[in-house]
Amino acid sequence: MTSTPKPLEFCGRRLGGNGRALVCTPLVGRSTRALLAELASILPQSPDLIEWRADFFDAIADQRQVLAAASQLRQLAGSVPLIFTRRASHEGGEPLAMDEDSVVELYAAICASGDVDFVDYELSQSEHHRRRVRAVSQAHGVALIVSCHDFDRTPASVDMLETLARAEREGADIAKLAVMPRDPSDVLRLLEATLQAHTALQIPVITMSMGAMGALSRTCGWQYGSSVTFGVGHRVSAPGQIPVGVLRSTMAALGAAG
Ligand SMILES: O=C1C[C@@](O)(C(=O)O)C[C@@H](O)[C@@H]1O
Repeated sequence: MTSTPKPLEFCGRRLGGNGRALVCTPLVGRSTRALLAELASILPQSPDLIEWRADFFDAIADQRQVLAAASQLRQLAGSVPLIFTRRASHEGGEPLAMDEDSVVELYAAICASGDVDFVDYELSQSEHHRRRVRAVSQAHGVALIVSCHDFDRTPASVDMLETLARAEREGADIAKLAVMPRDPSDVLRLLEATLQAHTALQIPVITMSMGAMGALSRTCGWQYGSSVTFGVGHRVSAPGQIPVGVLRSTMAALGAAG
């Protein structure tokens, strides 16, 4: 058994698989201008991936503006892969005045645009919506991250493993789980569930224990098989995120320990 994180495979590319976690930096700008400025300030930190948290975008209900912003982000990001995420408010995202049918149609348009490499959609959504997102992402060669967030607690270990396994059964290319610790042993349980899922599943897993207590998992989760860690470039998108440079140097120190 090895805990080397699995690489991400998308659009004929392969990212990671070199023993460390890939570093993903979120963008949380409310306007296209703010997003582009944020991206420009983040790129010199050489993130491996960029996540556009589109639930922060004021014009998210205007498909035309979302597609125009995605196209500009794509151009500026160059070859750095982009993840498109509308995080639902019941999983810690910004509240939106949009129904889920419209959100899913936005996912269809963004997948068809060719401007993003990954989309992230929640396991908690209805089967009908999840199937549609799976179908449109597959049709356009966009990799699907199926995610689950619990901002209140760390579920039982068997349930965390089952959540990641269910994401795989339901067609995810990558399974993601973010949970909140209430005591330090919760962080250890998340890491253990990560190792079990990494071993049991075919697809890559991404996990994190959130908040200050869980920050440890963001630096060493890769040693338990988590393929990606989220680091702050400009502003955090979830509690406990660490600056990209600190993440990188901590991972390097852990990796170099002899
Ligand atoms: O799912 C995740 C993970 C995350 O919640 C974190 O805790 O780093 C940050 C989100 O932006 C991302 O979509």
